[in-house]
Amino acid sequence: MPDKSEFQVVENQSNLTNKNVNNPYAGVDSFLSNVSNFQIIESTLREGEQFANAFFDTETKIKIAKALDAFGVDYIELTSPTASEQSRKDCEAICKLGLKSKILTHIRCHMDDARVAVETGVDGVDVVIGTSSFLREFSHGKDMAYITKSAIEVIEFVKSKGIEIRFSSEDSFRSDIVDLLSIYRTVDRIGVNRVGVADTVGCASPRQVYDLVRTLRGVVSCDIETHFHNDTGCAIANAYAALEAGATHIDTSVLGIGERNGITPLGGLMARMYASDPEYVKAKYNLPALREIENLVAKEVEVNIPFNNYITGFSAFTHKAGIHAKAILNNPTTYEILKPEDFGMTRYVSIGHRLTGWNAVKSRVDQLNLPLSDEQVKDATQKIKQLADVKSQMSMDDVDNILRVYHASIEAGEPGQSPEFNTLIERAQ
Ligand SMILES: CC(=O)SCCNC(=O)CCNC(=O)[C@H](O)C(C)(C)COP(=O)(O)OP(=O)(O)OC[C@H]1O[C@@H](n2cnc3c(N)ncnc32)[C@H](O)[C@@H]1OP(=O)(O)O
Ligand SMILES: O=C(O)CCC(=O)C(=O)O
Ligand SMILES: [Zn+2]
Repeated sequence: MPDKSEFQVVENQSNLTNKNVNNPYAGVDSFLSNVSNFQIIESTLREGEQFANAFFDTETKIKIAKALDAFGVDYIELTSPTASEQSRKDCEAICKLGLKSKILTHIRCHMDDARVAVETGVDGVDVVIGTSSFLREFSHGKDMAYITKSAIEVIEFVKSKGIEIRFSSEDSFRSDIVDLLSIYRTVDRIGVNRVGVADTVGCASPRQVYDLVRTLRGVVSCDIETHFHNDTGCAIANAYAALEAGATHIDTSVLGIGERNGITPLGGLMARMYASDPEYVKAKYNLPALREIENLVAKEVEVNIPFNNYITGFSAFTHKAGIHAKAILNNPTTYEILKPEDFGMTRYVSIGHRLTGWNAVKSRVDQLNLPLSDEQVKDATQKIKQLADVKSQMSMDDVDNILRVYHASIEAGEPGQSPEFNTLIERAQ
């Protein structure tokens, strides 16, 4: 049996970019990083179909596949054609669409599945088998010698058909590291296109991900795909750590749908990667299309888009507190790392509430073309706060109404003294 010391870590210098060279904080690890050079394996039509509420008929699968293709994902992964007769037909139908994204299907590490998969017209086959003691004992019951033998057989068969092949270990983070590295090295040597690391149960932390992928990067020369479940909320951070450690491909699904509470969401990954390298992400993916894809999938699986969803949640670009509003109105970068316009979204500065400030109110006064001095705007702001203290939901109309009444009180020579203020407050109480 090999031990860990056999797997010497070899530095991969191929990602040496000007960015790294010019970055005084870039260490050796920065040269491994693929945060500005990664591919997405979009699995809404495989992992996503494993979401509790998912039932995709053929027409819906085609709609989703076309939308993902138009968004620019590199790969679309489909449910195993052995799952059912209709799954096989749907896989064939999607392969015939002629999309730019490569089409993959996902199968068990078994020749029966592989024979069916290669006949569907897919560009690649993703093979998986559990390597943790839990899955070896309670799922398929096979030992590492058997797993290795069947992996070699399936990989060589798929390769012989001229189709891309990936080998993945399910439950990688609860597997023995020596078992893992041994099998990855074996499949790399026989020419697998990618190896996959999967946090099937969502137990991994970003540091564990970094360590495993970094070690693996020194052991195999093929691409490294990673798959993260979100049981403990680490799915996006883990994907990022994997790329920093030299992974090349990330699995996603729209809104993160999948088994249990799902995997790395496409939108959340886009937000994270945009924050690191906006130009790369904007050039590669059609970001304004994200909202429509999410709406499509949300409707099909009958869920609402969460209020705090990355990028498209209803409050994602809303600024409220007076201190924030002032700075945002001066320069949006003060409190925004993502530019809403790059995602086809709009910024909203909320004014009608008790946390407002005179700078935010002044911006509305200017829009309404009301000739008020700064002192008068400050006074009008106090009226807004007075009303907000008794009225929990103030609309922009309410704000405008106060500003107009205030302006009229100035014209009448009694700034802020109009009886109409009392009426507004009484009505709200
Ligand atoms: C972590 C993941 O998400 S992996 C992907 C999960 N995807 C799916 O399960 C796709 C949908 N699944 C299905 O339609 C069915 O489970 C099928 C068609 C794959 C298999 O159905 P069945 O033959 O009825 O078997 P069942 O689902 O009860 O059990 C799984 C079988 O596969 C075996 N198995 C499980 N994982 C693997 C694997 N990775 N490689 C090879 N064999 C495996 C099990 O030992 C079991 O075999 P058995 O029939 O000898 O007991
Ligand atoms: O094939 C893979 O890499 C991942 C399979 C899967 O969905 C998982 O392990 O959670
Ligand atoms: Zn999964």
